[in-house]
Amino acid sequence: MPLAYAAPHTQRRGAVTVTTHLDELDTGLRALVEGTASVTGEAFFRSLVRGVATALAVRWAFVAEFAGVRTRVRMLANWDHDHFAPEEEFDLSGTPCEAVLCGEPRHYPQGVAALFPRNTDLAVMGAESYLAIPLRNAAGDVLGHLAVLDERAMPAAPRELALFQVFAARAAAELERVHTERALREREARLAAILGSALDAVVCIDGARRVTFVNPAAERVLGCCAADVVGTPLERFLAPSFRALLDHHLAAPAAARPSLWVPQGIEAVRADGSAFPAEATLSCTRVDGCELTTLILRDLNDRHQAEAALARLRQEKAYLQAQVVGEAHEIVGASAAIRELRTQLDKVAATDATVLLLGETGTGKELLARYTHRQSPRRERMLVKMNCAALPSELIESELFGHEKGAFSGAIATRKGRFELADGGTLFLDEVGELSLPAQAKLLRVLQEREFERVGGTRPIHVDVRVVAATNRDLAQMVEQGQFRADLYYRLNVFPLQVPPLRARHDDIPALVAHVLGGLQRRLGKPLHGVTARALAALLAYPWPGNIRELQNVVERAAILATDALIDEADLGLAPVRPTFAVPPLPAAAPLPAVTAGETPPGADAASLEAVERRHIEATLERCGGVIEGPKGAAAALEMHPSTLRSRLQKLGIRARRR
Ligand SMILES: Nc1ncnc2c1ncn2[C@@H]1O[C@H](COP(=O)(O)OP(=O)(O)OP(=O)(O)O)[C@@H](O)[C@H]1O
Repeated sequence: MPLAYAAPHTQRRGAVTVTTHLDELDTGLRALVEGTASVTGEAFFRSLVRGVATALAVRWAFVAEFAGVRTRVRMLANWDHDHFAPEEEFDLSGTPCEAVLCGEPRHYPQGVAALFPRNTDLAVMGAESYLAIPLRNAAGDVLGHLAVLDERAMPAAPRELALFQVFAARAAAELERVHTERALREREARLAAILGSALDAVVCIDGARRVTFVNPAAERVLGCCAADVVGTPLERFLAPSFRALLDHHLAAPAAARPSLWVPQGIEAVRADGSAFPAEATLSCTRVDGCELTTLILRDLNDRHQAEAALARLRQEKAYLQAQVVGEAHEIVGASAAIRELRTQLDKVAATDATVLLLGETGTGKELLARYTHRQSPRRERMLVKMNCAALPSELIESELFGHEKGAFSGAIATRKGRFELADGGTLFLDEVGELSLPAQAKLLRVLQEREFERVGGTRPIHVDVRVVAATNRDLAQMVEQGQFRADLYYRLNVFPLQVPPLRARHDDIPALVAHVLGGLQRRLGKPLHGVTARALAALLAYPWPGNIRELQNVVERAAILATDALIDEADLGLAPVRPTFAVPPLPAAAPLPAVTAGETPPGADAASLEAVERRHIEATLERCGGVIEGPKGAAAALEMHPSTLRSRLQKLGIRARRR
């Protein structure tokens, strides 16, 4: 519908002169200017709707903007006859406003309620006519609309329409201003939130190097309060190195000044006069012809401390993880050798004495070291492990004692060594026989004096550490050959314990197999009920070396291959061997006794195992001429401690007779 509109009162009055129309137009414009000249925002829109309703002599007038979505609007001001009505939000669908918000002016001189029956409010209000214009910004986008309605017809009249368009133009300009102001406020709020939460110090200065802004991080880093420094010269916060950099940077013409990042080499000064190493970023911009320089500062001390803390936490995490993994294992076995070891460890664990675990590789030395720690009063603190064989000799010192920053190339931060980490706890020195002679000298000093210095450091550090050491080397022999310091050997050899190899603890094989199967069942997610008696006999007959890992590997391989939940001899894939000792005959009739995963083997097997052990010991004694101790004695042949062998002999009722 074209926009041509005549105010109803001119119709009602009948003959109206051109002069009257112009007067009315003038009066309307004057009302518009007077009502809106000095106000903005809400007050402006209120004045405008009242003015437009009065000028056009209509009952209702409102101005509205989109309410978030383009299918709904919210009123900014709403005039009804002689008062301001509540500003409402409404959906556009089915209303005469829908087309207006799509950018098309609309004029319905009469019957508007009938034209838009879905918009029931029109009928309720008794609205007869409608006129509205979209409000656009400078770019032409529709922001909202200005609408007037009346209970009477609203015929077309060019002058009133012109007046209405003037009102609409003013409304559009104000709406655009409100939108711009709102967007600016949002941007400022976002920027303030970013600057407020930034961890880096942000300082802005003007062309005269006066501070114009500091964020909360800058207040913290520089130790000052924004209210005290804004408007003051930046100079007090600059050390000479920083001042020289800034002078050089600002000397270039603003347009030719690139952003500058200075990662190190300069110092800034706090409000209390103390200096700190800083990382800085400088950038320049022009706002309204004024030069503005932004400095972003970071206290490098903070970063170094954070890096050191992170490195320490990583180290501790690695140790704790190792400790947790270790704690999941228990000492399995009830052989005399294991029982004896446990008794001795229980006794020594309560003290701070250094324990030296001697035994072949894979015999359980680490397991026993962890057991000692767990049984000791130090159990709440860390057990720190150090494998002396796994590190090149030049790194061992720094691993044991830590290093100061810059002690050697690559030492970018100060780092605690294992002695410091184990303070109050236990240090497990695995493969201690592999330590270099210089490292042995250092270790000796710590054990003697309980203090050391970090590599590159001069400050003595005192620690309270209990040492458990382990080795598969013959330390006494190494001392004789000059490969191991005698004084260190005596320091470590306070409570030596010989860990027997698997071949000397055949009784433990069924329990170890059951234990390994229990773990595999969980790990492989496969039912593993145990091994058949035939498989057990094969495992017992096999000439195991000392290493328990080999037994674990055989059982794991069999568990993977087994098609049944009960592992049979064939699954083990053990090469047939001539037993080194007699295997008792198994009962011929089924069912065969089996070892059950995770359980102690049944008593029937235990009886036959005892027979196996008796025969084995008797045969060894026979071979050694009844001698128990000494290099040619049965204890050495069985790789048992003589006292362990004696207690076995007693238990089994064997009498050793010397020939
Ligand atoms: N009595 C035991 N009960 C249960 N598991 C055992 C026992 N003895 C040894 N093991 C297991 O055997 C494996 C080897 O043990 P451990 O690592 O403690 O031996 P080690 O003597 O320290 O070896 P290395 O000399 O190579 O460091 C581990 O998986 C450990 O859990």
